[in-house]
Amino acid sequence: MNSREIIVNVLGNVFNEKAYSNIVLNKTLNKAEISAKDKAFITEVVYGTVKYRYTIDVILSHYVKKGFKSVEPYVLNVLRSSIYQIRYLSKVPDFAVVNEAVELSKKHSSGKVAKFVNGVLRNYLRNKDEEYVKGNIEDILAFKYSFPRWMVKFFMNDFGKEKCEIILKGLNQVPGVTVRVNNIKKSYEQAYSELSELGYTIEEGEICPEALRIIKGKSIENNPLFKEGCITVQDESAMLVGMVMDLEENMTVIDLCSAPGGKTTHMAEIMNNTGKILAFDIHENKLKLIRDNSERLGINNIEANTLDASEFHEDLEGVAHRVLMDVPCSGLGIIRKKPEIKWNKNKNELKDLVNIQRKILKNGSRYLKKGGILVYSTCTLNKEENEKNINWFLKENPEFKLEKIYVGDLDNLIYHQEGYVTILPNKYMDGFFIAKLKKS
Ligand SMILES: C[S@@+](CC[C@H](N)C(=O)[O-])C[C@H]1O[C@@H](n2cnc3c(N)ncnc32)[C@H](O)[C@@H]1O
Repeated sequence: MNSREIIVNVLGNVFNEKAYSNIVLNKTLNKAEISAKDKAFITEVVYGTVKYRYTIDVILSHYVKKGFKSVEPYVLNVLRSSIYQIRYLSKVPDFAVVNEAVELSKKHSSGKVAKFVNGVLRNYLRNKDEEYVKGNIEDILAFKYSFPRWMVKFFMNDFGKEKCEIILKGLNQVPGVTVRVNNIKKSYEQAYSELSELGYTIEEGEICPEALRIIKGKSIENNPLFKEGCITVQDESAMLVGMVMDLEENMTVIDLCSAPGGKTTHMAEIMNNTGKILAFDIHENKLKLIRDNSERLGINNIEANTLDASEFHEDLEGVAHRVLMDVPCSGLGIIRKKPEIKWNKNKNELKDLVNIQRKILKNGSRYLKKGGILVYSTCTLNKEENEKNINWFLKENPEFKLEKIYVGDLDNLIYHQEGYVTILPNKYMDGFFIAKLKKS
């Protein structure tokens, strides 16, 4: 299979079978015997086509006169990935993109279909600069940043026009890589100089003292510092969660939704591998990831077990100094890394999540000792799942009070007067929400 065939097959999995792009890509590329350069090209075109699907489909609808249902799904994805390359990539000449698409359609389908593909792409090439969308601001932003209209409207309602555009732009950024230095195994300064010696271009993170940004360098998973457990790949927004928990050595901490363990292991590192972290997740198969990560990092204060956090577990009542609820959410803040979220979510699904998040809040809060701290976090930008859940909880539980979070000044941090923080997405940070509550 050549690169173009791989691209169209992966797109078929993502668009037609709702697969996650990162998982299918990793699986496919690990099996394929192709060069690193081809792997990079496939990755770029797959992520790009998923990300810009809305814009691409608006364009295609001008040239596929009989509607998308008249086109085989495989051929539709040939067209989508070709329009992506023509519109957003400069490295492949337009004529080569068209030729490849025609050949692929001929091989997969027929000469007639190949002729149709040729016609559509050449038509687009003649009209590349046409104004494809006129209309209201939501239509224009949806086309410009390639988001479904409902999502644009949704961000616009919650954040206003200016912030909505910042969010859309941020969610389209190619995510940079940030790692967290494991203080149990190595000092920050040591990790910094060793990574530099290994040829990585790095810089310090924005806020979190253990964060290091990889600007340039080889894949981090094969790096000796990673293998020895001195660093972990983690977004800086996620690192802020551990930072605001006011952790101390020898505490008992409950992490209710913990897999794959990014925040659990961070907390263990901050606690210097002392005390006890009871890490739970509803999915047994994901617990292995926490255990594997702990072993790599030299951590032995984490006990990982299965548990449904939406139910009350009497044996945990009042045992913890700290409770973390990094709840399952709609993930609108991590579209940079999972662009298919643009197409796989709908408004109703967002509502269903609120119910489970409230159950987790209500039950999980009972595991806290008096004077303890509860942190609630999501990687989404939906007020129903964030502020409104916290406000609901406070009304029902007057013994809890919000603590003000302050981690530093950055353009993308919105500190609400109530005390919680919303993080807007940009190149280095996912969209996130964190609230910190103290039990009196
Ligand atoms: C946002 S992820 C957690 C990420 C994790 N805290 C980290 O930093 O690596 C949410 C997790 O909640 C788990 N989950 C979903 N429903 C749950 C429930 N009812 N009880 C416990 N865990 C649940 C999911 O399996 C998923 O691993």
